[in-house]
Amino acid sequence: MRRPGRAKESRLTTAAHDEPDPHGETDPDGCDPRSAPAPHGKPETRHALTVLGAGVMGVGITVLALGHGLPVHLVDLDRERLDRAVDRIGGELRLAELMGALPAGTAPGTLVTGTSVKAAADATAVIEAVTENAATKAGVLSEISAHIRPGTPLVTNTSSIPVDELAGALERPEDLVGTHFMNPPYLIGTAEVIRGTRTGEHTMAAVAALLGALRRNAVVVRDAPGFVTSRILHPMINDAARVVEEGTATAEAVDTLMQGCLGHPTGPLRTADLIGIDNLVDSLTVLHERTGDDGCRPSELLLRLVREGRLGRKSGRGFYDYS
Ligand SMILES: NC(=O)c1ccc[n+]([C@@H]2O[C@H](COP(=O)([O-])OP(=O)(O)OC[C@H]3O[C@@H](n4cnc5c(N)ncnc54)[C@H](O)[C@@H]3O)[C@@H](O)[C@H]2O)c1
Repeated sequence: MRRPGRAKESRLTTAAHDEPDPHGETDPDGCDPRSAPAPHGKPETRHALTVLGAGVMGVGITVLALGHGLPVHLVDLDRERLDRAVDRIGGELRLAELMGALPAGTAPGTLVTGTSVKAAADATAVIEAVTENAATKAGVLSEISAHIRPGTPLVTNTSSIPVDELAGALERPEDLVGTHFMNPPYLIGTAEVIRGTRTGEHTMAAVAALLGALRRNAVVVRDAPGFVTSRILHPMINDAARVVEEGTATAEAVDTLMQGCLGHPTGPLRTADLIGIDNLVDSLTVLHERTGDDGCRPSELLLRLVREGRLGRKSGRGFYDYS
C-alpha cells in the first residue's frame, strides 16, 4: 500500500546537476576515496548507484533503481542527453508504476545528473551502460575506477564484449562483473550475470545483494562473446533482417509469424527497434570479430537503416514508424 502523503506524480523527487570538483581528486568531505579500506566479508546493505551513460539502458536502469528507492548519480558526456534523460526517466517511472513494476510504498530514490565521473566517490556500485565499443568502455571503466573505493563493484552492462577483455584495462580486475539487464530493465525480472575469470567473490556477493534490492532474478553464466542472450538473440534478429532484405517477407509478416507460430513476445524486428539498430549492429560486430561466425556479420539492411538514421524507437523510425 502507498504511504500516506506521498504524491503519485512525485516519483522523481529531485533532478539536480552536480558541480564540477575544482580539485579533481577528492570527495566533498576532503577524503581521498582511494585510501578508504576495501570492503571485505559482508556486501553493502546501503546502495547508492552511479550509472554511466544516459541512453536507452542508462535511463531504464536508473528508472529501475529509483523506483526501488535507490539514489542514482547518472553520468553522460553529453549534457543535452542528460537533460532529455531526466524527462524520459520521469515518464518511464510513471509508466512503470502504472504497470505495477515497482514496489508499492517505496519512496523513490533521488536522481543527480552530471558529466563528470569524479562525483562517483560515494557510489556503492557503478553500472556502466555506455556505447557498445570495447575501447570506449575500457576507457570509462578505467577512469572511474580511479575515483571509487577499491572493492566497489564495477558492473558492465555490455551486450557482447567479454568481461575478461574489459578487465584487462583495469588495475583491479577483481572488481569487474557483467550484468546484462534487458530492455526495459524495470519490466524484465531476470538479469544475466557474467562472471569473468578474474571477478572476485566480494564482487559476486555485492552484485547479488544489489540485484536482490532491485528484485531481479540473477542467472550467472560464464564469460564468452555475447554470453547467452546476445549470442542467441542477436544473430536471430540478423537473420530476420536478411529474410526481409532478400524479399521473402515484410517485417510485419516476419514478426507476425514469429509471434503467432513460435511464441516470440513481440517478433524479432520489433525487438530490434526496441534495442536500437545502431546498438544491435555494434553488438553483432563485436560478436563477428570475436567468434568469426558469419551469421553475426551485420546484414546490409541493418547497416543501411543505421546510415539512414532509422535507429528504431529511439529515433522514431526503424523497421516500423513510431511517429
Ligand atoms: N539497447 C538495449 O536494448 C540493450 C540491452 C542490453 C544491453 N545493452 C548494452 O547497454 C549499453 C548501452 O546501450 P544503449 O542502448 O543504452 O546505448 P545508447 O546509444 O542509447 O546510449 C549510450 C550512451 O552512452 C553515452 N556515452 C558514450 N561514451 C560515454 C562516456 N565515455 N562516458 C559517459 N557516457 C558515454 C552516450 O552519450 C549515450 O548517451 C551497450 O553496451 C549495449 O550493448 C543495450
